[in-house]
Amino acid sequence: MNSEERKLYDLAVKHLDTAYAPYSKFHVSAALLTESGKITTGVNIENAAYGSTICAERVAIFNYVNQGLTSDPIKCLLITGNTSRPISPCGSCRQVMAEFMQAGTKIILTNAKGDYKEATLADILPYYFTDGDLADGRNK
Ligand SMILES: O=c1ccn([C@H]2C[C@H](O)[C@@H](CO)O2)c(=O)[nH]1
Ligand SMILES: [Zn+2]
Repeated sequence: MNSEERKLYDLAVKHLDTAYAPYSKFHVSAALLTESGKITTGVNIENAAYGSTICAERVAIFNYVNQGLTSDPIKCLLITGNTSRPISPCGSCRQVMAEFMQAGTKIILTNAKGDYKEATLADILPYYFTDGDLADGRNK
């Protein structure tokens, strides 16, 4: 990890306790860096109606959208949890990543004890569906 990625990591670990996860007791935290140096963060937020839960990764990405940053490309997304191996995002989050990131955008999977693995969006979600596919297959 370089120094700006290390900053994302420290921030994500710092925010792990903020996760609202009374049901799973599984805390996840994510931090996102834009090309111009802006950072957004997210933690998982659960609900008594379990299906209304949202993951940390999507909260960080939705914060990025909500702050009007979509013209400032995402450079890197880092995820952390109290797992023994670097945590890996769920399928729904991967598809949301595909909406707002490029194939080569860096994704750093980490855990709170400092293990990490670097990947790109294309590594973790090959053959992903995009708006281009939607335009291509739409009824004329
Ligand atoms: O990558 C992941 C995996 C799981 N979770 C959350 C969803 C739920 O609150 C809890 C257990 O699945 O962890 C995330 O936020 N990100
Ligand atoms: Zn997810």
